[in-house]
Amino acid sequence: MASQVTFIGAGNMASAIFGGMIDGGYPADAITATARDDNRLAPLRSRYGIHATTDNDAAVANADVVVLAVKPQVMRAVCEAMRDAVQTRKPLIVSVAAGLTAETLDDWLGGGLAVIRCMPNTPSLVGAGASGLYANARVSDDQRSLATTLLEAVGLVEWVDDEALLEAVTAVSGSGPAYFFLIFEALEDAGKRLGLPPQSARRLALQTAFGAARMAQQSEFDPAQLKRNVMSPGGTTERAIQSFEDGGLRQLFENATQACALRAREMAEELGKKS
Ligand SMILES: NC(=O)C1=CN([C@@H]2O[C@H](COP(=O)(O)OP(=O)(O)OC[C@H]3O[C@@H](n4cnc5c(N)ncnc54)[C@H](O)[C@@H]3O)[C@@H](O)[C@H]2O)C=CC1
Ligand SMILES: O=C(O)[C@@H]1CCC=N1
Repeated sequence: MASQVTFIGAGNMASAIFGGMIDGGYPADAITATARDDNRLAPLRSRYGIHATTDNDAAVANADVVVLAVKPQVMRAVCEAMRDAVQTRKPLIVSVAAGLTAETLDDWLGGGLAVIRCMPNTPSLVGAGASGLYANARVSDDQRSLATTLLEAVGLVEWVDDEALLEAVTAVSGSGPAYFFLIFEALEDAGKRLGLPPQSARRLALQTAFGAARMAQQSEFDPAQLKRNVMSPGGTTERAIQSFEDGGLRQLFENATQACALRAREMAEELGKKS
């Protein structure tokens, strides 16, 4: 029988994950999602056929896995309110919240729990996500496999052994989609300034990004070699790449990812404070 999976919070991330699970054949009646407002839940019942309720305690009562998918800022109140229900059942806890450590979550939920921290990203919404996962010492091999199955329903899964590496995962893939969206914007704008109609500039920029990513995933060559393959000596690409290098693009990525990882650490400290 399929494990009973309860999502606390039914927003973008949760619906991407249970939507992907159902598309992949996971039985909808083994999935429950909760939200504060029943208006949000009615469409989930009709669209996905899952159980949906505003009662977090009831949703946890028969869960094998509880996926915490509310915003980090409300997580503490949500966890503390359902502590008794969680301690009665002791399900596997999977958190997708940015910046909250396994220890903090375990503490808010009463302690002694198997906790997996996951950093997914928004392309999970189209089945092309990338998630980094970390398990605390109480997580069994079977629970690891189950979490892998759940997250692979929406994309690629990478496990890390050191929880601190989730900050690096956040800086590369958690926040990473936004970096690429920024690049798409910039390339589209540049194309428009060179005279392309707006729709053409966007279509060309996006297809080029998609094609480059697909080619890099499928190729036997690394990205540096694929880049050199586009650069004819004395040609156009060489001039453009030189301009990026002169402008310090690599350093900008270094600075941005360091800032991102630092913010993840700050959030862990701010949100995880004992009071
Ligand atoms: N958006 C992103 O790119 C990423 C987000 N995350 C994490 O995913 C988590 C969720 O983010 P989103 O799905 O974007 O947020 P969202 O705002 O779309 O969803 C949050 C959901 O929590 C529900 N909620 C609030 N209080 C509740 C309560 N007391 N009981 C039950 N449900 C409650 C809301 O009704 C809403 O459906 C966050 O912790 C965030 O850090 C992680 C990786 C990437
Ligand atoms: O910006 C954030 O805090 C969240 C975590 C990763 C992506 N979005």
